[in-house]
Amino acid sequence: THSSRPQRLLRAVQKGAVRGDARSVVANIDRFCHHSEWAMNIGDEKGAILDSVVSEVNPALALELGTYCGYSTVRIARLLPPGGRLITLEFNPEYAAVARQVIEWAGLEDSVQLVEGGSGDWIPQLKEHFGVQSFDFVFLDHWKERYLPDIHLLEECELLRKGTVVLADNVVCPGAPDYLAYVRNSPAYQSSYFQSHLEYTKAVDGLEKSVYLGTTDA
Ligand SMILES: Nc1ncnc2c1ncn2CCOCCNC(=O)c1cc(-c2ccc(F)cc2)cc(O)c1O
Ligand SMILES: [Mg+2]
Repeated sequence: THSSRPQRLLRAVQKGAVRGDARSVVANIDRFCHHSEWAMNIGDEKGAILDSVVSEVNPALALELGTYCGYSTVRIARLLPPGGRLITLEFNPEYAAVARQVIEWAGLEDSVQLVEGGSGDWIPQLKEHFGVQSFDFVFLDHWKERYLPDIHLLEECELLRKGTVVLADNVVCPGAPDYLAYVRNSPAYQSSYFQSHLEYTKAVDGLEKSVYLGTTDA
């Protein structure tokens, strides 16, 4: 039986990266995707923007929607402050299985909780399941048409607080036009765009950073 691309990516990590060294896990995935096979990780160029936003927020509690192979999970988790936690949701069981092993190879399993399931089903359960009050940082990198319904869901479940930073990948390619229109026009968000390129290519893409300002009602 032939392996899948996520399985080949995992093997590249296990062959090339030093166990417990998150930086070398990230570097080996980027090498694999630049030289062997493209994969939909945020990548090194947009990854540097992700790093700078995460470092600025310094989140005690972070949420990621769309784990895939765990590349951005590792980038975020390695920057968390002591005691900081990242909850990451992945819909696809095969991706989740690979991501668990990538996160373990990086030695970050103690600060990451990977949940298998759809964002729509799981967001309403995060408070009771994980004792979550609200998130300091949210990274959107799952189905692009889920960005808008899921940010509304996060608001309704009161999982955002004044100052929560929401960072969205791929707002140009593949694109999330309805989400962009919402965060850029809503008085509840202060939004800014970081132009970059689609991972491992020259195509234009970008990240949208939106700070939640809270609701106007009392
Ligand atoms: N917990 C959850 N709840 C719901 N749904 C969930 C979920 N967890 C996962 N999913 C399902 C979707 O997961 C993957 C989403 N990511 C992408 O599709 C993606 C695609 C490209 C891309 C592809 C081809 C091109 F030509 C150009 C660009 C680039 C990227 O950077 C991408 O991130
Ligand atoms: Mg992406």
